Amino acid sequence: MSQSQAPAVRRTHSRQHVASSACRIDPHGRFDQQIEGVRVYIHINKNDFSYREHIKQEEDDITICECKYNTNDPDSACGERCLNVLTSIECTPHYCPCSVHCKNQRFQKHEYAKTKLFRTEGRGWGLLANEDIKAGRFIIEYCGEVISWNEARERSLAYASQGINDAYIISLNARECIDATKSGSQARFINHSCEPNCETRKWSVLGEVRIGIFAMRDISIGTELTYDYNFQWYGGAKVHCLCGATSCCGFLGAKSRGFQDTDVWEDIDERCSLEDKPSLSMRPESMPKKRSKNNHNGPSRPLNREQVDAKFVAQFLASKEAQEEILKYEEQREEASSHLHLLYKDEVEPSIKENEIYGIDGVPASVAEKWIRASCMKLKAEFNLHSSIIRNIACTPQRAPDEAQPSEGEPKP
Ligand SMILES: C[S@@+](CC[C@H](N)C(=O)[O-])C[C@H]1O[C@@H](n2cnc3c(N)ncnc32)[C@H](O)[C@@H]1O
Repeated sequence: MSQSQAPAVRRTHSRQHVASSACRIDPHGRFDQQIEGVRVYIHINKNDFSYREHIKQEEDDITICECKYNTNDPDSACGERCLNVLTSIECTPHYCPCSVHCKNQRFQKHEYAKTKLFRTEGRGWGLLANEDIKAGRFIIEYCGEVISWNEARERSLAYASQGINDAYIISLNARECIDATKSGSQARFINHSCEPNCETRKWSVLGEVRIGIFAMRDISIGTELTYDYNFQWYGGAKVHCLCGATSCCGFLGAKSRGFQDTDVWEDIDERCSLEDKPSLSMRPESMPKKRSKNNHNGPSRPLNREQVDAKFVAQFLASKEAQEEILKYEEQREEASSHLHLLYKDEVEPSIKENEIYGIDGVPASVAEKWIRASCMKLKAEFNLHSSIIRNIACTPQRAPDEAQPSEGEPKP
């Protein structure tokens, strides 16, 4: 998940409620939150590291900002201009030059907005703002058990078989997830919306990455808090989204493949029902199901639904310049395409195999960046080719059908 990347959630099958409103303190000082009608969970306000030890931050790794506290300027103590704030790192107590005035320890000090649990219609429980919340404000930390991806995959199957209906697993980093199913903070109750008013952001706090829910805009008291689960959904298929937004995708995780199969890099713009496979894959080796009837001469080349046979089109144009322009863009598109293909084979696929993590979290950020850049180049080349074809078909004379055989040196149909 990137800075604002949404957490992944998984869904299992049936809902089970407990009818009690008591809280019970467990041996670790945590309490079982038993709100009437809410499945029992242990309420925690910092991540549970039972599966591995919390990172011990070395002194050399502590980043110290350059803020100086000025009584006349409250923002001077680690406000928006603080170097740590700008890089999403919380200041370390006793090291921050602003000492007790430091305002950049919101996760550590649990500086949450006031929120309230409420019963939604059809979406189980939800969380609402219990005060007016300004855009950008840190609302609450998404806390739970920090576990490996393999453990998360196993747990998600186990939860399904135990009839746990709601999905509370989110992606923390390339190796780990946060599971708030059995223990978590109230952030676990925030529902999905396709037009959310909140987003998740990752902050580095005392050496560990933590996930916070932040307001994307001003939120007035009484409004339900929501974020977009869609890019990483680790739940089951066919979960109808009831967010009610006009731009609703229809399903939770309509843009994600989650745990469901090993396909990665699907075109996330393709909105589809989870019952269908996305029809347009960004995996370079994925080939379209249909072959074009319009392949002539030379080896038959499978074409995407969106792919145009530029050489075939060019032969119908009477102008040599128009033909050359189209063929130049066609060459650039093929170069961009084969670059993307090689990048996948040489860097993306080996990273995924090595890390055994399917999805964007399986590759280092540098490879992901290369992939995005190469994908953009390919899209740009496709755009250039298509616009050249449209422009030339519209503006240059065309050959009569019986002249549509290119002469020597001209592209063959
Ligand atoms: C992280 S939990 C959110 C809290 C949950 N409503 C509860 O009662 O515990 C995620 C689950 O809430 C439900 N949910 C969240 N947003 C939804 C939406 N927009 N439409 C339908 N169900 C939703 C789904 O069952 C999903 O698995």
